[in-house]
Amino acid sequence: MTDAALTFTDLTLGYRGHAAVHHLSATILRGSLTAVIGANGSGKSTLMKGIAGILRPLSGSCTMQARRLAYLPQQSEIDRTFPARVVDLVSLGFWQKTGLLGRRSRADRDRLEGCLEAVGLLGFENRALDSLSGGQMQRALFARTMLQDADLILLDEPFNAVDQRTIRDLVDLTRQWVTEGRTVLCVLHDHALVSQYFPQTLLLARRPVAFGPTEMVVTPENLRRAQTFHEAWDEDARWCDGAAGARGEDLANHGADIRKVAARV
Ligand SMILES: Nc1ncnc2c1ncn2[C@@H]1O[C@H](COP(=O)(O)OP(=O)(O)OP(=O)(O)O)[C@@H](O)[C@H]1O
Repeated sequence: MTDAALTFTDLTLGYRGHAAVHHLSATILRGSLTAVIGANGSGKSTLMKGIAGILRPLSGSCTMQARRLAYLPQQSEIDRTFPARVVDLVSLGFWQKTGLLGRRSRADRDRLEGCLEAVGLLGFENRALDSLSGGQMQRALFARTMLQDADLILLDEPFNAVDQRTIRDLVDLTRQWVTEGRTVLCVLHDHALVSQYFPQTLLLARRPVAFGPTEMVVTPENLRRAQTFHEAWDEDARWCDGAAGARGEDLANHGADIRKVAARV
């Protein structure tokens, strides 16, 4: 399928043999904006790590048709005590193009400045990372993501602990990336934000509960189902063992639903 940016085929991801995301089959189209939602521990970050290639599938596959990928992890996974400045962090966005020690041309420096300006951080170049507020740090991470010029962008809870104005600015920037033809997957918890700005949504509860147009996914019934499945999950169960058997029929049925909806979006 030529317009696919990502294809999940019966993808199962996890840690030390325990699945955290089960049997995901879906197609993410090029130039789409997808929210990934679900309760704490439902597998959202695990899926991002699987797409980014940090985690290898336990089974199934994740095929990426994108040329270049940018991954913005949760802030909690970023060490801000490292003695670096804003410009050092943002310049990491050049890494795929020129390597860490590559020479920066005048055009590169202009691009870096343009990215800082786009996130409202011009003048912050020499500020130490540990002196930034949470919102400023998030803006810096968006500038780095922008500099990467990726066609597939993964954002893991980018709006956590960020004020309304910054959320609006960063959502606008994200939507701009989509109008440029980039594909964005964004993990978030704020369902109102999802309904307002994200055309399609993947709802996870370790297994996929629903995927498709947001108004069909973010419904009280689906959210209730996601909660029930999530709470019922046995943390220590091995993946796809007998304990999961009772849920096998549901998994298969929902997989079919997902493929049907995916074909429409
Ligand atoms: N490195 C790891 N080793 C073992 N188990 C892990 C690891 N990382 C995550 N898990 C487990 O995998 C499951 C899914 O975690 P994940 O971080 O993907 O959830 P999440 O939906 O992103 O949650 P949150 O909303 O809290 O960020 C959880 O049960 C978690 O404890």
